[in-house]
Amino acid sequence: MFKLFPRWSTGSKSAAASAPMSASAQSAPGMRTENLCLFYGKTPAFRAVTLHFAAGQVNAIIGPSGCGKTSLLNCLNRLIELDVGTHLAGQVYLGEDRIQDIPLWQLRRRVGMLFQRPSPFPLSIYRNLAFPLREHGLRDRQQQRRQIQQALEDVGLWAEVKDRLQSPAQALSGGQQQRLCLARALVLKPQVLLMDEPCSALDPIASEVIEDLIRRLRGQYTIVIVTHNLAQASRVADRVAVFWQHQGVGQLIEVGPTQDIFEAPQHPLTQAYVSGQRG
Ligand SMILES: Nc1ncnc2c1ncn2[C@@H]1O[C@H](COP(=O)(O)OP(=O)(O)OP(=O)(O)O)[C@@H](O)[C@H]1O
Repeated sequence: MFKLFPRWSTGSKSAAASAPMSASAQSAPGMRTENLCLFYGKTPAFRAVTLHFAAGQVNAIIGPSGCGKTSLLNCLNRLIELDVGTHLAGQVYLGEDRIQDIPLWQLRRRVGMLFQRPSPFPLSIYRNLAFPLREHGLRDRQQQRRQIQQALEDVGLWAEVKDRLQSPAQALSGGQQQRLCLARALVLKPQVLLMDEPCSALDPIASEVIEDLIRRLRGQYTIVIVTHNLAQASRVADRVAVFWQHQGVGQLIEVGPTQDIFEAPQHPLTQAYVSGQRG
């Protein structure tokens, strides 16, 4: 039997079972980093990132390849710790709490993640969503069913799969699989959703469906999305952070409301990047 969340199981299972499953939309906290630096071994990936991800908003991270966008995203739920030899300095806060002080199982429940490639478990559609619920201590079958239906409805998948919930998830189309993965994150009722290039493996129509969902989820979750697609960032984001690599090290060069970043950027490199002259 494969073990899915080997590092999640630190902390108390009984506490997981008794913790409230839901966080109300209005209470979704923001996240922020304070002077965050990441090293892979001795090599710095990014340096001195102080950045606020506004509560309930869609926060995009853009910038050329290699400037540390994915690495930063992976710091926000401590996934980065799975990379041997990484070293972090500085702090990350979820609301007022330092993420290091939040039990890992709770952090992973509060901060969900959607990856670049759809990654359903080799299980049925239904069990893809039941599995994380059980892992997080929800064993009541009726409540599981309710939450699973709700999550599938939230991603617009319920009508498409309700008659084949026991079919293998991997038989779904790529776009459906990505929506299933989003439902798998939502079923745990997180407060924050991290998305790493969530449309890059999808065709334009499936991408549009995901973008629509991101817009619909705005307000209910704090969303942080890494994207190479500048048009997508301008369509979905409320705020945009621009990263750049300086002497091989990623840096935050500008952050602001989406319109300002695309129409009146302050930093010359942002101007060059959004106009397509650089990057
Ligand atoms: N596991 C790792 N071990 C060592 N170095 C890494 C690792 N992951 C990323 N890096 C390095 O860290 C830097 C930032 O990489 P990262 O993938 O975070 O950038 P990115 O902006 O997301 O790039 P892309 O847009 O191409 O995905 C790069 O120099 C990369 O080679």
